[in-house]
Amino acid sequence: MSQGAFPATRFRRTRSSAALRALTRQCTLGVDDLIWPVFVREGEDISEPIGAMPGVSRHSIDRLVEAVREAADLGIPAICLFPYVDASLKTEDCALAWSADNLSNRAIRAIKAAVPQIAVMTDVALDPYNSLGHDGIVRGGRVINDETVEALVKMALAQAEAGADILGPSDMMDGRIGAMRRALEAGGHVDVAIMSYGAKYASSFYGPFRDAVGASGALTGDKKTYQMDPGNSDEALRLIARDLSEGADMVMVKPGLPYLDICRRVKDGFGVPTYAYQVSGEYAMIRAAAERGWIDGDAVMEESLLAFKRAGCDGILTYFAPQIAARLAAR
Ligand SMILES: NCc1[nH]cc(CCC(=O)O)c1CC(=O)O
Repeated sequence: MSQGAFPATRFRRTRSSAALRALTRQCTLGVDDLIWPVFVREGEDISEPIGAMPGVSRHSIDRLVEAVREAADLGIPAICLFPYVDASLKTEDCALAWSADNLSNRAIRAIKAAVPQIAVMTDVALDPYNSLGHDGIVRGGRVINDETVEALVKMALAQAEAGADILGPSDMMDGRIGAMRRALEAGGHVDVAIMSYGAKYASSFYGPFRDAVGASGALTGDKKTYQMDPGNSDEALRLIARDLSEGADMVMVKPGLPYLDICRRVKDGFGVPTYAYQVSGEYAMIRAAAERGWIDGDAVMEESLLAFKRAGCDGILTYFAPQIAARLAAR
């Protein structure tokens, strides 16, 4: 890269008007970049606000379908579904996770029937159904990998049968992508995509989410034996390489903003469809500071989302999806 000396080069020239700034802008954010995570609960005509996530609610299926319709009308291409399961239904074997008629699978069917054009992504992990709060089956205080993978495969197939377009394994067990891909192929679900949560860190930014899905009460200990250590970077690339070789179509880095370096390494290293999850704690921080008047919430929202594009991401899972979509549409 060669750069003339001043005054041959004045960087302020290309910043001198909105038109020049627009022409020289490298990265932009668009509605096509958005995946909206949503929470579903039992009941009818219920939208229940989530304490630590202002502006986010758990909806009964009927209300959720309406919210998803509005998202589709804004042009949002995909949602990601998370169930809030009543504590009385959680068990140590997590069997509800692969029941064809569980809350999540009923919600998938209802959404695909009413708003077929929006892609429905799921979460494949046992935590909403586990009385012990972990993403896998626990025996003797340990999360058992291979038995969990068998359960996750059943769960993934039930979601595919309900009509899910993208499966999002967020459990971080070893070998689950290959096992799911084989089962999907054998079951005739050849077009169901897998977005692997390839690089998912054992993060403290998930706190508000665990409250939103009612998992905080149940969880004993932490998830450090399966989610990644925040000090690691090379391991993320090895995990992504492994998941791609097993049949992942898209990969995700999670959390988002504190891990932009990982997004960039993944995009540069593999050149595959790469996504980041701007998680609940990131959302809560922006909302909380905005509510106090300490930052301009809308401007920080947009800047934070653009950062993912600059870091190489093709899209972002964000609770801000409807808000940013409406803001972009109003331009
Ligand atoms: N399978 C669990 C799961 N799927 C998505 C999130 C976090 C999302 C967020 O914080 O917004 C988590 C929490 C966890 O791993 O404990």
